[in-house]
Amino acid sequence: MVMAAGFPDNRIATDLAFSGSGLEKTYQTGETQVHALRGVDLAVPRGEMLVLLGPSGSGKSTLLNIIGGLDRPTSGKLFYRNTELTAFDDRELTRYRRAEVGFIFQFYNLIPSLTAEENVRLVTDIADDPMDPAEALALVGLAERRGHYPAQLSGGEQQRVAVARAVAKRPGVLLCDEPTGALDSSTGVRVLETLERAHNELGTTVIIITHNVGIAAMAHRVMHFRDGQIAKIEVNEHPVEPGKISW
Ligand SMILES: Nc1ncnc2c1ncn2[C@@H]1O[C@H](COP(=O)(O)OP(=O)(O)OP(=O)(O)O)[C@@H](O)[C@H]1O
Repeated sequence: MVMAAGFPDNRIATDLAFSGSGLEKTYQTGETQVHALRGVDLAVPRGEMLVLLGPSGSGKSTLLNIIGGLDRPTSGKLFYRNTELTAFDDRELTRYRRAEVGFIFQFYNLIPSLTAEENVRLVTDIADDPMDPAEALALVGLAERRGHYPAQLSGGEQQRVAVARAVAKRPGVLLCDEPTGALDSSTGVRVLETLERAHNELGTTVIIITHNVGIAAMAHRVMHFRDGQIAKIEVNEHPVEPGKISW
């Protein structure tokens, strides 16, 4: 059984999306060493909505990248469900990423020469059990805009296409690094609503990095990072709907 500080109840390890212990990440650049993670233990229940908060440079993106199989820790162990990610070779890590992880970044990274639907189809064409791209776009409220190119869509709409692209393969986990960082409050709320909808309808575990304390209100739990460590974990007994958040 894996337990960790702040773990909300007594669910057993098989109900965990992620469990990690002693995660450290050291970047060596020339003579300089940066300790981005300094011994992180974590347990993330399946289906949780988790927010990571903390000052710039505190290690949030480093952890998210390790969770998403984009990077490896210098030491420590990380499990996805019952499988040890830190024992994977590069091919296994790529397979894990393709099958299980949807990424959403601050900038939408859509391909400008493809329509919204074609952008989503890029992912569904190589997924095992994908949604129809039109269904994924309907989930984010953009069914009618599926033939539009990114330049014909607002920033918030483009981010919703990015959410559709991320959820269309029915990933086990959605990892979001500043998903509303480039958006104003009301547009950002619509993006958060689409994330919550994907979370509710697909049961996806969602981890969101943000600098925006207001967004933490929609999470089940909030992990506060400081100097490469989890400084504090808050449990939200009553997460609020994104529509009630503003900044
Ligand atoms: N590839 C890299 N090479 C060297 N140092 C790095 C690298 N990536 C991150 N770092 C350093 O590791 C530390 C943690 O960075 P990280 O991006 O995880 O922080 P963060 O909390 O996500 O910050 P932000 O909120 O600004 O995105 C920082 O000091 C950063 O400069």
